[in-house]
Amino acid sequence: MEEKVSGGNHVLVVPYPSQGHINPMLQFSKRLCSKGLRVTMLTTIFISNSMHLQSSSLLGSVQLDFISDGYDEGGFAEAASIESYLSRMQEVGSKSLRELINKYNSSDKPIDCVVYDPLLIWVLDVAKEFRLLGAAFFTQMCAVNFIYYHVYHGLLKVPILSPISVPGLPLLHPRDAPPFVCDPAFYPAYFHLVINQFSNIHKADLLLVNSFYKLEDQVVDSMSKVFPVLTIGPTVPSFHLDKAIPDDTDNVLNLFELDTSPITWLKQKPPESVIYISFGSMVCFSSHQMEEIAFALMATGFNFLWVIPDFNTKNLSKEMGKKIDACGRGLIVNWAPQLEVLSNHAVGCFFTHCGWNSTLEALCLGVPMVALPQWTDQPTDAKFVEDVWKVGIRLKEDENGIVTREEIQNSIRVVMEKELGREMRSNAKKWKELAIEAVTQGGTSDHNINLFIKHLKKS
Ligand SMILES: O=c1ccn([C@@H]2O[C@H](COP(=O)(O)OP(=O)(O)O[C@H]3O[C@H](CO)[C@@H](O)[C@H](O)[C@H]3O)[C@@H](O)[C@H]2O)c(=O)[nH]1
Repeated sequence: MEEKVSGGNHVLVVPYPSQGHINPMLQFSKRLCSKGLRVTMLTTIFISNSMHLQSSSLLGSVQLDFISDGYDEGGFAEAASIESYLSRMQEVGSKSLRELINKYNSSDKPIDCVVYDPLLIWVLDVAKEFRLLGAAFFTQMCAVNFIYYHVYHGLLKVPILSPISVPGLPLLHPRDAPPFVCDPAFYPAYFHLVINQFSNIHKADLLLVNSFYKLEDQVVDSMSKVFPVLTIGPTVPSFHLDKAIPDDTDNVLNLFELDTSPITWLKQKPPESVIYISFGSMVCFSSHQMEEIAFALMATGFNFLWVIPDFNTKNLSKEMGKKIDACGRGLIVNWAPQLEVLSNHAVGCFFTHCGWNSTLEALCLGVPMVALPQWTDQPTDAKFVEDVWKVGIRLKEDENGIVTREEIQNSIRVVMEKELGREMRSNAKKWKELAIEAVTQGGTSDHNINLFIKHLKKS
């Protein structure tokens, strides 16, 4: 029997307000609730209004509450630049967070601990003003965090222009490293954001990472010597892993309007016959790249389900949309229930940007990948997908920076049809088993979540 904590400590969870950051912290929150903690997760007023959420809302057993980040009307789209977005969010967010903690502290549910996304370093500063326990929650893989750690401490010089060697990681060529450290001058605000995560980390009581030990054992072992982290992932809903959390089927927060028609569409397709294509909630491709992707998908002869969110539809020409319609094998939607799609037996391959959540979801659902990473952590995730976990192929750009239709088509064929693809699928299934083992009672991630709770009970 799972041992539950008594006494009901109250944990406040503060994610960075975007799709890829909110959900992993929501799934972690559900695990904490299942172990007897009270958890309130914060989102912004903009997100709550656009999703019609209420502060009395529960996602599973996780309570929601909201603060202003200074962009209540339009969110990130309202900001003039990423620099002004981040600085106003810090100014307004700190004030609103203080008010919210005061509200809970004068109720019968005072806050004991704040779990925060280290992209929001100011959250830890506020938590410490209240003398609360603070735990950083990294939403990207250990390897990427360790690269940023090295840069912050001057152990890696930027810009990274030649292969780098970081303890526990394979040799990384610049194309495998996060672009923020290869070209900081091109991404000044993002470079500052990811490196600065470490500026006050010494004040954090615990460091949690959305990964699991066996997935990154060598990195975790190397990191532990200088920067001890607790791997608590993968934060894929328990329904798809150990099934330990009751009523866990429908607790993903979608910041885009969900279209469930793909599930009916997939039902009519034979096993492993469909390519699923999604590049997450941020990546935008040029019209030229979209055209190469579209031609490649049609040329493979396979069925395909392609997620093109509103912000990228303008880059698929009307003419191309008609061609896809006419071929009769493609379905394009604005936003799909990705976990349900990946767990459908009809899906044979995931053509992905290798955002960390998508990568983990593919690993946890045993689906091999074709990777087209664009920025942030994605190139490093793709390096591990191809060379360390051997569950996919990373596409190569031509001399003009375009991934051609031939390159895409050939790689999809390898994954869908060839012996190498079968090996990747069977490797992916192995990682799925190890992911389940990690979160199941007594597994490494479960153990680390229990350590977090013990720490909380002691404080
Ligand atoms: O139609 C869709 C498409 C995506 N998703 C979900 O959206 C999330 C996407 O997350 P991720 O794959 O991590 O991509 P991004 O949204 O791009 O996430 C940002 O945040 C991540 C966590 O820090 C980083 O790893 C990424 O590189 C960064 O772009 C996943 O949970 C998907 O299941 C859906 O539910 N339906």
